[in-house]
Amino acid sequence: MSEKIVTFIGTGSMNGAIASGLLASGFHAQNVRATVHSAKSAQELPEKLGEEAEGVEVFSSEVSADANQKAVQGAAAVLLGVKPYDILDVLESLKDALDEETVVISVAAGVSLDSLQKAAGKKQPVIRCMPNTPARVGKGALAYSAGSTVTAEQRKLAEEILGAVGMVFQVEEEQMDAVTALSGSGPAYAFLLAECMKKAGMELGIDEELAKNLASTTVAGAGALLEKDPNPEDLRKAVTSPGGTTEQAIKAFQEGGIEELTLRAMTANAQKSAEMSQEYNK
Ligand SMILES: NC(=O)C1=CN([C@@H]2O[C@H](COP(=O)(O)OP(=O)(O)OC[C@H]3O[C@@H](n4cnc5c(N)ncnc54)[C@H](OP(=O)(O)O)[C@@H]3O)[C@@H](O)[C@H]2O)C=CC1
Ligand SMILES: O=C(O)[C@@H]1CCC=N1
Repeated sequence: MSEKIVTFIGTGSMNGAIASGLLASGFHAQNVRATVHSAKSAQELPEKLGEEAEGVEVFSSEVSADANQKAVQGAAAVLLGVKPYDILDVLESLKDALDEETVVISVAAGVSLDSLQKAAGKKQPVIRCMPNTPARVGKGALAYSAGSTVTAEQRKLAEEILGAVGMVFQVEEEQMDAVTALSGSGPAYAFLLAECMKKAGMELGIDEELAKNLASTTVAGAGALLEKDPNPEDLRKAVTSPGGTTEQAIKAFQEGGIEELTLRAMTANAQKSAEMSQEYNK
């Protein structure tokens, strides 16, 4: 895998996180190409990708109209990370530049395999993936569905690339809206909880810097425990002493409707993903 070329088309928050994670896992920078739109983003990208990025070839579609086409030439895999409303046009524009065997991996929310396949051409191997930004530190959750033309070898390559930045799960495409609501957007929910804990800590009299550090370290530490033992209920119970302090907070969360609220939030997310599928698919 390390000798193969991997190209990132649209290297912002998400594709940038995957590229950084891939480079940090030991993938050679000389085999990575990355495109962005603006000249400014192109200039800033190497620093954003981290210290292992030296040698990554960066292209800007603002500077050069055929930047994306050049960047995919000879690539074994191309990860498409532009916005959902742009992805089909960008993919169509790459059609003639892609090798027949190049595996195209879309990370866009709400864009179906069917639409991707039509934009890429019916024989092109195409994968729809829903990653998340912890990929940047090798701790992503990445779910994917493969199109019908993807061979076992191509799936293995895709799993190697995605597996370098986190845990990979193959899912039915019908599950993608729900997966987007759970793991795709999920890091934002954990960050929101950390934000709320910080603010509440300040209300309780802790100064801002300390509240920020305690909230962030606590959520990160809880994540590290979950990584060792993926049973949130057990871990919660281990903190909650009968008749103690945590019990009062958990009761307040539950009486406030945290379960229903979470379901409502994730349902709204999945519905938006389904609506995008109607809006952007061709
Ligand atoms: N953010 C997340 O947590 C997740 C995002 N996704 C999906 O990832 C995709 C990207 O989202 P996100 O990373 O947040 O968005 P960003 O805006 O951070 O990144 C988009 C990138 O695409 C570049 N770009 C735009 N047009 C072109 C073009 N024509 N050619 C080359 N590059 C181009 C932008 O360059 P420039 O900076 O110059 O504008 C930017 O680097 C979306 O489809 C989203 O659904 C999926 C899972 C999680
Ligand atoms: O908010 C979004 O639309 C993207 C998809 C999942 C996470 N971020």
